[in-house]
Amino acid sequence: MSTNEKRQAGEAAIRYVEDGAIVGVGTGSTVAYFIDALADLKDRIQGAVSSSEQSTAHLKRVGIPVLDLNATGKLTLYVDGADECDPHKHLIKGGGAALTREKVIAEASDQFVCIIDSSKLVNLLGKFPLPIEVIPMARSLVGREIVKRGGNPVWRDGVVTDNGNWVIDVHGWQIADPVGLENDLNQIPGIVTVGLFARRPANVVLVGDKVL
Ligand SMILES: O=C(CO)[C@H](O)[C@H](O)COP(=O)(O)O
Repeated sequence: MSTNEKRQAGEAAIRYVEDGAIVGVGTGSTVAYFIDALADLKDRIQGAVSSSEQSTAHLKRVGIPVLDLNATGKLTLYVDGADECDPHKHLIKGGGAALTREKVIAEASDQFVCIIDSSKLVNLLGKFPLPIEVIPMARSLVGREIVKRGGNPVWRDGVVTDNGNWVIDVHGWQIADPVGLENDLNQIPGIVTVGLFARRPANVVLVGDKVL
């Protein structure tokens, strides 16, 4: 993990911000560098749509207006980090438990710029345990469905998402078909969000200040 590359990526993403934009903002330590850099442009943008209470607090602290996605409609740009990124720009996200709002904003945005350090690059997704947000009553049901598919589900005990739900981290999967797995898991009742961003991958990946 390189803090320097995270900072470089967060600052490099500023190039994608256009005057007058409403910017979708993700969550995490890399995004924190982006928010700090965005603060310098705050008079040139309309505001941000935030993916978590954590990012909302940071945005407000630096004086960037936080807007409601229902009011803004479609966004031109979403900037967020990731836990893993494969050569097709498919991602694992949700290490910070913000995956649901992150996926909603990614889906609502024309361009998803993903900011990472080089430790996040992999050939095959799955070494980082796959986060899945579930409604609390479905935790055991979803766990059994994951075991049927060869995964080892571990409840992130004590973590409650911004949406009042729980997170299961799935260990032991080597994800050769991310789109297929995402579609399959999306059919299981009680799953709110799968932390695979494959149906809607990133458009641009910044590894430090390098464009992938
Ligand atoms: O998906 C996320 C939060 O839910 C983050 O983007 C991911 O965990 C990466 O975080 P960081 O930039 O701190 O390494």
